Amino acid sequence: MSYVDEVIDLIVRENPDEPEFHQAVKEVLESLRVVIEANEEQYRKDALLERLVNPERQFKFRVPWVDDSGQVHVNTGYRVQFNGAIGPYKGGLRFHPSVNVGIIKFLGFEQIFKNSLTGLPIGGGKGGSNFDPKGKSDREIMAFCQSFMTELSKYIGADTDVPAGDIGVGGREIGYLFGQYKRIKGLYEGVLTGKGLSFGGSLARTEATGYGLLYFANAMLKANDETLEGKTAIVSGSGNVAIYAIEKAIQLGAKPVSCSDSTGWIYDPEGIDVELLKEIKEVKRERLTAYAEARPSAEYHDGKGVWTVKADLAFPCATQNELQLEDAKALVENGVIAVAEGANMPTTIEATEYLQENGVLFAPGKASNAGGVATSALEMSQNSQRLSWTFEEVDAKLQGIMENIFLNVDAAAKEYGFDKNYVVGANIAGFKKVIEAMNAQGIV
Ligand SMILES: NC(=O)C1=CN([C@@H]2O[C@H](COP(=O)(O)OP(=O)(O)OC[C@H]3O[C@@H](n4cnc5c(N)ncnc54)[C@H](OP(=O)(O)O)[C@@H]3O)[C@@H](O)[C@H]2O)C=CC1
Ligand SMILES: O=C(O)CCC(=O)C(=O)O
Repeated sequence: MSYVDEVIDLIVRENPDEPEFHQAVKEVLESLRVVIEANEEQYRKDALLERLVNPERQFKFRVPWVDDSGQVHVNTGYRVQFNGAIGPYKGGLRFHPSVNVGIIKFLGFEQIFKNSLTGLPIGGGKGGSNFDPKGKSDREIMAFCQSFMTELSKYIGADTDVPAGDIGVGGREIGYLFGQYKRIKGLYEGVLTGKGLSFGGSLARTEATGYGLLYFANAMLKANDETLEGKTAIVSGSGNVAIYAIEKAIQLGAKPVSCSDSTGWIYDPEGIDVELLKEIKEVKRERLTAYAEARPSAEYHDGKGVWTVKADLAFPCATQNELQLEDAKALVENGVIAVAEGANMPTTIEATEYLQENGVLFAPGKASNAGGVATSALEMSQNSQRLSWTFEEVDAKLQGIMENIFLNVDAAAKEYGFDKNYVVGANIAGFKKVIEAMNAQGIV
């Protein structure tokens, strides 16, 4: 049996209830076969892949908190410090009822390669809780965040592990988490990114993942003699990533016509009104039905359905495995030319393969959504320097980083004979830097 197959088997056997983690490991190792097979003897001897797929350490902890009626609740918190070969662990915190250790491990594993691709010194980690922020008052969110950080603060620090936001964790949560860290540790340091601008946050971090996605898509389209100009785009999600993907798509001349949340979706043939969407989602924290009520050109539909809308481009920006084989078939049928992932692993392996086999340009999230974490690393730099850069400076650096990621991914794909396969290119380019650092640091 090949080394790759052995390690995939091992991961499935040793972590039986973690399907998302299996999927992430399979996707990466399968596409690294060509590199691994060329070095199989040495990698086996060094147990390189076993070290790569096993987190350096992981924490699981109890998070008790009191709701507004005085009722005590207990949630579970996690932090997985996956790989610190190229820098302090870096990756977001997800608060969503679906969170379990397998989901945090898949996200932490993806983060290793994504962070490597940014070219910045950050290792891979991820954390979160099965806490559901929906419908909670600000006081309840604060109570939960303070309890979560009381435990998490034992394991993180500006030079060891620097969490940030992800699903269910935005500026409000990061503020409460930061306040509690400072109170417990007595340290005013860049221990979290995505902070508010009045306490060490970076301009453009809020916009960074969505903007970065469009910078990457633009570079990918240009390299294939295409452009964003005049293209219709379908976007899923209506959170941080989706909103700023829509905003940048409009700025670059495309017309996004959809967005979604966990209960339904919007089709707006006139193009999404991004200021209205921000008001509804970021300020009022309402459902998408409010968008359709305020916008005569928009249709609201219950359930899932954005991938059935005819468009040139598709940007999945909600959650894992939201774009499945039947969705990929609908996209191809409707003549989509490119899919770029804003979310982490939103496209199943079968759907990705179908899209690629049918000539659709496909940008994998670990490359195309790396702008968020890259800008987090820029926030860390500003915190260390005790400086704040302007929006234009950060945005220009973000654009440069995303274009550079595209060039590296494209070059790696070409070098190994997989021209235009950006999945293989991203995995190889991300992997090479991590293993070089791991090898240089001995057996650890
Ligand atoms: N924030 C960041 O900087 C980065 C985020 N990502 C990834 O991007 C994706 C979106 O994150 P972000 O925008 O920050 O999160 P938000 O919490 O801001 O928004 C998430 C969006 O996805 C929807 N959603 C979440 N879970 C589901 C589900 N199970 N089914 C359908 N819709 C769902 C939400 O709908 P509802 O409100 O109804 O729950 C919401 O519209 C995630 O995969 C995240 O890991 C990747 C890189 C960086
Ligand atoms: O900004 C960060 O540190 C993490 C962003 C994130 O969670 C991600 O890239 O998926």
